[in-house]
Amino acid sequence: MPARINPSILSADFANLESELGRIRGADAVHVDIMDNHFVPNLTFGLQMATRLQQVSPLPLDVHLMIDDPDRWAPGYAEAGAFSVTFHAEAAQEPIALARALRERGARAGLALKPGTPVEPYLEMLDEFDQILVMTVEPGFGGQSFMPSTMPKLTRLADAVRRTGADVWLQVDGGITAETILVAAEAGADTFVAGSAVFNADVPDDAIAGLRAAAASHVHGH
Ligand SMILES: O=C(CO)[C@H](O)[C@H](O)COP(=O)(O)O
Ligand SMILES: [Fe+2]
Repeated sequence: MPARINPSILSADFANLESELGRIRGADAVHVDIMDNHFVPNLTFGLQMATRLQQVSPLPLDVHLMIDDPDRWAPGYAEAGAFSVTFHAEAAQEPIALARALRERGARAGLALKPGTPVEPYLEMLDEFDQILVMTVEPGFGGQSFMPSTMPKLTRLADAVRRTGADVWLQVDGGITAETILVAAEAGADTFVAGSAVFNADVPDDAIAGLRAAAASHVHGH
C-alpha cells in the first residue's frame, strides 16, 4: 500500500512560498498549518493566504487548522478549494456537523487529536471523517521530537478501521523523519506530514522519496 507524503510549509521560506512548492513536486499534497495564537501559542496565516496558495499550488492543499472555533472558520477553507480540511477535536463544538459541512463543500473532512486527547470518543464516528490526524508532537511548532507515546492511540485507530472497514486515512504530524516514519507506519499510519525533514534537506524531493521508500515497506493495508 502506498504511503502518502505531505510536506508542511511551516518549515518553508514564507517569503517565497510559490517557489518552495516547486521544490516538493514528488509530494502527494502540501500540508498547510493554520495557527491563530489562541488554540496554539504561534501564529502563521489564515484564509486569505490559503486561498492564494490554492490558486498557485500544483499540489492539493491539506489544511491543518490549529485554531479556536473551527465550526465557524473551517468551511471557508473547503470553499477555497482545499483538498482536505482537518480541525482539532479539542476545539470543535459539533465535530460531526462540521465534518458534514466540509464534505458538502467538496473537501475531505479530517479530525485531529493532540497527544493527550483520547481517541475512544471518536471511534464510533469514523464514517464521518476521511482522515484522522494523530498529532505526534504538541501542535504549534515545527522541528520538535516525535512522541512515541502517541503510538498506542494510532494502533487502536488502525484496529478500529480494520474492524469497521471505514475508509479513513490515518495521518501523523510532528517529528517525522526517515527513522520515526517507520515507527508510525508500523503502528498503522498511511499519510505522513513532514516539515523540517523535507524543507531543511538540500533537495526536498530527495527527502520525500526517502521518506516514501522507508514508509512504503512498513505501511499496512487496511
Ligand atoms: O502541525 C504542525 C506543528 O503543529 C506541523 O505540521 C509539524 O510540526 C511539521 O513540522 P515537523 O515535521 O518539523 O515536526
Ligand atoms: Fe500540521
